[in-house]
Parts: sequence; C-alpha cells; structure tokens
Amino acid sequence: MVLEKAASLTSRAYVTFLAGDGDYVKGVVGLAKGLRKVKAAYPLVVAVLPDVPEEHRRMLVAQGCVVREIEPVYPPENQTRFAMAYYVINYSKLRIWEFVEYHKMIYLDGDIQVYDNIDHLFDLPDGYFHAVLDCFCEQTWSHTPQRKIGYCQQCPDKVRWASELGPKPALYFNAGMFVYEPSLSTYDDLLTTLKMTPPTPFAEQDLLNMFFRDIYKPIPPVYNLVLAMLWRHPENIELHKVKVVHYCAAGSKPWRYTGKEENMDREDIKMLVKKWWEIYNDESLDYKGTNIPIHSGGETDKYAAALVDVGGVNYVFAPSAA
Ligand SMILES: O=c1ccn([C@@H]2O[C@H](COP(=O)(O)OP(=O)(O)O[C@H]3O[C@H](CO)[C@H](O)[C@H](O)[C@H]3O)[C@@H](O)[C@H]2O)c(=O)[nH]1
Ligand SMILES: O[C@H]1[C@H](O)[C@@H](O)[C@H](O)[C@@H](O)[C@H]1O
Ligand SMILES: [Mn+2]
Repeated sequence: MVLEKAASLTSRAYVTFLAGDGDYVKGVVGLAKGLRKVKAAYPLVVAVLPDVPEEHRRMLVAQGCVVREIEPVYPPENQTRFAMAYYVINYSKLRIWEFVEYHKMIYLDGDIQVYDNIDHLFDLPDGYFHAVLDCFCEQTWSHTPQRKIGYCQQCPDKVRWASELGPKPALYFNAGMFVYEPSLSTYDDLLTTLKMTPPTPFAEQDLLNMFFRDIYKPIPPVYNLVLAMLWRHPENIELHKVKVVHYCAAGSKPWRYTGKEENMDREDIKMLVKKWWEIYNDESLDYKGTNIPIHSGGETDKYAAALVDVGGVNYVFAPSAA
C-alpha cells in the first residue's frame, strides 16, 4: 500500500482529449508519433468521450496510447455564443483532473505537435498552473474589449489598457497546453465553479483562467506556439527554437489544410504543416510494442517493474509514448 502510494506520487503522463467520430483522431495519432519521435519518457493518455468510435480507439491503442473513456461535462444552460460552436464539448476536458493515478500531467490539444522533448516541464514546481500566454489579436477575440481597443498582453505597451474599461485584465493563458496536477478536490471545485458560472465564448479556457488566476505561472511561448503569433507578434518568436506548435489558427489544422484561408499561404505556415505531415506519415514512428491498455507512467513503470519482481504489488504496464 505504501509502495503503491509512493509509485503514484511520482507518476507522470501526457494527456490529450478526443471527442466525436471526425478527423481529430488524426491529430492525436500525429501527436502520439511526435512524442515518440522526441523520445518522450512518459505515455500519452487519451481522454475519449463515449462518442469516439471503437475503430478510432483501436487506432490509438495501436499507436501506444492509453485510452481512457470519460463522461461528458456540460455547462449550465445559457444563451452564450461560443467563439466556435463546438467549444461546448471542451468542458469535458475538466475530467482530466480525475486522473489521480498520475501525480503530474501535461495536457496537449489534439491539434498540437511536439517538435522537441519537453519532459523537463514535469519538473516545474508543484502547486502552480503552468501555461503559455495567449494572444488577443485574432478575429475569435472580437467579442472582447481587449480586441476592440487593440490591447494584447503580448505587447502591452503598444496599445495601453484603457482604465475607463476597468482594471487591467489578469494574465490569460491558452488552454491548449498546460502542466497541472490531477486532484479530486480540485476537480470537485472546478465543477462547483462551473455550475455557478455562466458559460463564456472561450468555454473551459475562460473557466480555467478564472479558476487558476492566483497560481498561474506563464511559461515561454516556445511551449505552445499559437500560430497567430507568427503574424501578430513576430518579434516575440524565434521559430527555430519553438518546441510545441499549436495549429489553432483558422484554417491551420494540418489534416484539413487547403492553404486558402487568410494567412495560410505564408511560407512559415506551409513549412509547419509539411513538418506535421512528415511525422504523421513516418511509418518508422509507428508504435511497435505490445499493448496492455492499463495505465502507469514513465519512471514509475521502471519502479513498478522492480516491485513486481519482488512480488506483492499487482501492476500492469502501459506502453510509454517513447
Ligand atoms: O470535434 C472535435 C473538436 C475538438 N476536439 C478536441 O478538443 C481540442 C480543442 O479544440 P481545438 O483544438 O479545435 O480548439 P482551439 O485550439 O481552437 O481552442 C482553444 O480554446 C478552446 C476553448 O474551448 C480549448 O480551450 C482548446 O483547448 C484551446 O486550444 C482539440 O484539439 C481536440 O483535442 C475533438 O477531439 N474533436
Ligand atoms: O482558444 C483560442 C483559439 O485557439 C483561437 O484560435 C485563438 O485565436 C485564441 O487566441 C485562443 O485563445
Ligand atoms: Mn487546439
């Protein structure tokens, strides 16, 4: 029992979220292969909603992912217009706080690719919420006073915050990537807060920003390049140093890319889309282990393996994403 607890305290995993029977599964397959390419030491857990078809789950397990079904989480009834209608399903992401068999996790959207190893982020201090600052300049922000006056936290001195609008907004992160610690009490608090809070255009991203405001610590933009940064704030980005790319700009999802939407004909975008496809199509990155779809993680696997040798602890191993 004590040993089990010790193991669970050190376990780590990447986690992503998958909903529906559409093409986001391609994003998750690409992500699993990308993590393997950079030799990530920890597995990729995929939190799937019940509407993800069996065939897609099998594809993910075949790619070495740990598939975990989650129940949907719905926001309270409200007339809000989400920035994208489908953002409503993203509240279900909150379920990842229930994955308490892991001590620490790195959440990555399915439209993210990892081009460099980021395992070191698991060593960031506990007790905080680490994520990258968002940019307020795209059309999706048109409902906000920030966008109306042209204020962006990426260049807070270019257009200063207008005090007539009230206090300066708190730092705001993009919720496509973050480092967090699962916790049942945090999960309960998140759900209680959700029930009391009318939904807003960026759905759970707004909720998480409000909820973790006091413990939020920004990490550098190389850990979640929101593509619009390339044309909105090029002075803040050194593209060759970027480790994690988030294909979130309108028209940029690699598996749907046509190049026709605004900004999508840029050379840097074409290069990033090509890089994504190279990983997705690289058969040498396909998972080659044996799948036992029950989870554990990284260093803990090795530790647990030792425990099994001595006997006494009934562990089953999951493949690492690496
Ligand atoms: O049909 C879908 C739609 C979304 N997703 C999952 O949900 C994630 C979020 O959707 P997008 O990546 O399309 O959303 P954006 O990057 O445009 O949105 C940002 O704002 C959202 C507000 O809800 C979330 O916080 C999201 O994580 C954050 O990156 C996807 O990556 C994917 O993992 C699916 O599985 N199927
Ligand atoms: O979640 C949203 C989304 O990813 C948008 O595409 C982007 O413009 C925003 O900055 C972000 O907050
Ligand atoms: Mn995304």
